[in-house]
Amino acid sequence: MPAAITDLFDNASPAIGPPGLAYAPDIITAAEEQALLAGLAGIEVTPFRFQGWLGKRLTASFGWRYDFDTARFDPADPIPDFLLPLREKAAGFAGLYRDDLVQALVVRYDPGAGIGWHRDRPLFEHVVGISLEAPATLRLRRRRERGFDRTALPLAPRSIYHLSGEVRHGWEHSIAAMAVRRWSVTFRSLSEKGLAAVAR
Ligand SMILES: O=C(O)CCC(=O)C(=O)O
Ligand SMILES: [Fe+2]
Repeated sequence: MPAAITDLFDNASPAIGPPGLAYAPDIITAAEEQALLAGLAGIEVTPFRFQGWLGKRLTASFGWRYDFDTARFDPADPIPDFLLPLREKAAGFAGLYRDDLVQALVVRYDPGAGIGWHRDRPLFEHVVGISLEAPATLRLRRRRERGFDRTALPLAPRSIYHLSGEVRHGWEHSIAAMAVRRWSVTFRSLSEKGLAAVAR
């Protein structure tokens, strides 16, 4: 394990390992990564939109789409077949049923693109992310009375992380812009709120 991850989960310093954060390298092989990248190259990704702004990162939603421009939550195209084995692995890693992971978000970060501090929308519950092509750093912070608690998780290509519980609800995360292209595939389950929204 890289030192930073060992530190994050070092029992001697539990304060810096937010509960609910899990990580594993090499969830897929290099050959599987290449096959996924070939599949992703055939997907139409469009600039993330937020209240009239166009973000630098390019995204595609499957299963369900949350539109940040309109705050609407709508059905989207089904998760493509070539992503289903990856969803199976994500569910196994997170201890979920594969059918719980009803959304797949594909993100392409070209050089200079990142994602700012945020919590994922409350319509979602579990967040399981796989990194492809290049490494990145998942930064985490939690507001304190003064300032923030901070930590960071290096994300190797072909690795997986799971955000649940405290780290998912009580902490924000972000990814700094990088110099090289990275892809991520994030699978999410619905929260009680999300399940109620889709039942309407
Ligand atoms: O690229 C990633 O791994 C993180 C994406 C993310 O945080 C999000 O889309 O909410
Ligand atoms: Fe996120």
